[in-house]
Amino acid sequence: MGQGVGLLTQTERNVKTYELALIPGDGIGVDVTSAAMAVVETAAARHGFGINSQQFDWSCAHYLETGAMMPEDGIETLRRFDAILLGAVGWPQTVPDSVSLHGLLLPIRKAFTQYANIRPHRLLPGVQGPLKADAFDILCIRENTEGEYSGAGGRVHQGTLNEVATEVAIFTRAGVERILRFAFDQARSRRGHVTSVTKSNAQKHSMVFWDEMTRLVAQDYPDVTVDMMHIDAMAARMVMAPESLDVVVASNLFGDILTDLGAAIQGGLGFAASANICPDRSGPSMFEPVHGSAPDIAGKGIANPIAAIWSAAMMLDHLGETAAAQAILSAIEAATAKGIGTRPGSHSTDDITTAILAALKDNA
Ligand SMILES: NC(=O)c1ccc[n+]([C@@H]2O[C@H](COP(=O)([O-])OP(=O)(O)OC[C@H]3O[C@@H](n4cnc5c(N)ncnc54)[C@H](O)[C@@H]3O)[C@@H](O)[C@H]2O)c1
Ligand SMILES: O=C(O)[C@H](O)[C@@H](O)C(=O)O
Ligand SMILES: [K+]
Ligand SMILES: [Mn+2]
Repeated sequence: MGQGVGLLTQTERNVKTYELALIPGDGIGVDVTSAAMAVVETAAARHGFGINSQQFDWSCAHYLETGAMMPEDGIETLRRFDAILLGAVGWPQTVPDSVSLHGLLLPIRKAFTQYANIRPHRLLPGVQGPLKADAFDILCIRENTEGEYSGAGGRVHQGTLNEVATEVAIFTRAGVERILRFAFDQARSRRGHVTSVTKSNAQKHSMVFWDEMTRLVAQDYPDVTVDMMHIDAMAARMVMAPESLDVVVASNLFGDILTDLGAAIQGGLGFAASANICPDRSGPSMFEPVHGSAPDIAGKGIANPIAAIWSAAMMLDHLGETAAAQAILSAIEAATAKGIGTRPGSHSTDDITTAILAALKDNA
């Protein structure tokens, strides 16, 4: 009150402002989140909302300095944010991947019940995939909190000839039912078909249960068609007939593997976006590209930022900024339609980001 407008913060001017936790992580995670933030900030300015971001340097470098991927109260620190934007976690040269994944990424997904990992696979204009088929549009819904990633198990008699290691996949009724319902709900707003990925021929407990739950949940969605497919056949189908798929729902590990395959058929990991969604919004959701830290190209300035920028668009959509989200997607499409970023190494991270920013400014 009584101050010049120029001195007022966005909050004081009543601009809706989102609190964003930014975790660039390791390797190319740093480059692609910086690109995504530039795009988000431009979209925010043009669409009349604010982004108040706080950066956390939680990473493998942080582990080497402190002995932990994130501080003990890291989860509590993140809880107050509206969303989390993450790059990638992992630097196997210095920290074992099992340590980095279980020290940062997986605890966030689990603690905030981000049980639905949404991963779209389609070809952007101008991108030539490796397949003849180009008309596919797949939405993979990966279970993101339990299953093969539960972390249950152990090792005994380590280093002896009697050594035993177990990794117990945990499938709960609540966990399986909610991810299936989430997938069927998604299908309702798309082409009305769900493919449930199984392996109930070999996994006679967990996957037989998964199939039973699929049939049960399907009864509540008479308007959605469903088929069940074993993971091995599914891998082949994604290559041979991707256009036959709409929504694909899979357990944590099956979904992890299938979405790198999905990334491959859409032209590469540089195009594969993802959202770790907490559907009841009891905690923040997290947005990150499907890819990892890519040590082989880290520091070279050639990582494709499109997957991260698309993930940021999914974030704005989740926050209710649908026009800004759509504008970002259109800007990505305008850039790729001109051949920017469509082939590995054809353009630098900065070139691609600049082209998307320019398209965003043209269109908005
Ligand atoms: N969600 C995550 O944070 C996440 C995901 C996958 C892997 N990881 C971790 O990342 C590290 C490296 O894993 P990886 O090599 O198995 O998988 P990766 O996804 O990092 O890389 C696989 C291949 O894809 C290429 N690639 C990935 N993203 C790219 C991009 N944006 N532009 C151009 N090329 C790209 C890489 O150069 C590499 O050749 C490991 O520590 C792993 O645990 C983390
Ligand atoms: O979930 C995983 O396995 C890893 O974080 C990464 O491979 C991913 O797909 O997110
Ligand atoms: K990632
Ligand atoms: Mn993966």
